[in-house]
Amino acid sequence: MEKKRIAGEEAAKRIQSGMRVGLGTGSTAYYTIVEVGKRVREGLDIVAIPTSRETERLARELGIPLTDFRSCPRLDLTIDGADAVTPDLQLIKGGGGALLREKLVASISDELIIVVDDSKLYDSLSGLAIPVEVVPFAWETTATRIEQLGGRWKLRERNGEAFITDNHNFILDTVFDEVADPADLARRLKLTTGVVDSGLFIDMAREVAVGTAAGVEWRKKPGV
Ligand SMILES: O=C[C@H](O)[C@H](O)[C@H](O)COP(=O)(O)O
Repeated sequence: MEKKRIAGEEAAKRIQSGMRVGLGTGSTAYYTIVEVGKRVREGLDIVAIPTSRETERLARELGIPLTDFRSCPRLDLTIDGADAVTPDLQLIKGGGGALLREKLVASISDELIIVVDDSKLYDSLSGLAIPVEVVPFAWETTATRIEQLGGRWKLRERNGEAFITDNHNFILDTVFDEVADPADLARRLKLTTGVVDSGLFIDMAREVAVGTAAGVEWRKKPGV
């Protein structure tokens, strides 16, 4: 938790008054949001869009002013967590099921900063769980199509029932043994009828704050 806390808090320092900010979801982004709430009470003047109902609840509790996509079609910065980060900053997200709103918010952000602890760093995405959000209608057919792409899958459950996302969809937790080209896999998943989106975030993050036992290390996208 300490590593997540230092990463989350360090990234929050990038937020300045006047910014329009995307607020991520999960146990690491939580620390960013709490820090933002503290700074708002001290006078930080921002508006924010949350990436999940859970984050929206937390932001409201903390008194962070919220806005919406119509009033605020672009954001300056989004800070969010991730389940896996490669050396070239390709990501897996959606461990908490928030991937679709997270991707929508990241897609309108000039900058996406990711906050993780060092357990999330991987050399490649091969063999890791990739959440895929699918519409409930004919989800078994969608799952078969994912198998045809080479993935194994498991329907995510909570308390013995299918897990339902904030957008009223299901999550298939998929595993592809060999992910040589994450961008290609993301494209193939996206083109699969029944798939809403995948937790593969390709070329979206520019910087990652990694919490380690020695402090926070910043990783930048190679060439940026
Ligand atoms: O759906 C959830 C999000 O993508 C989270 O940002 C991701 O799962 C990382 O969460 P945590 O910081 O709790 O490990």
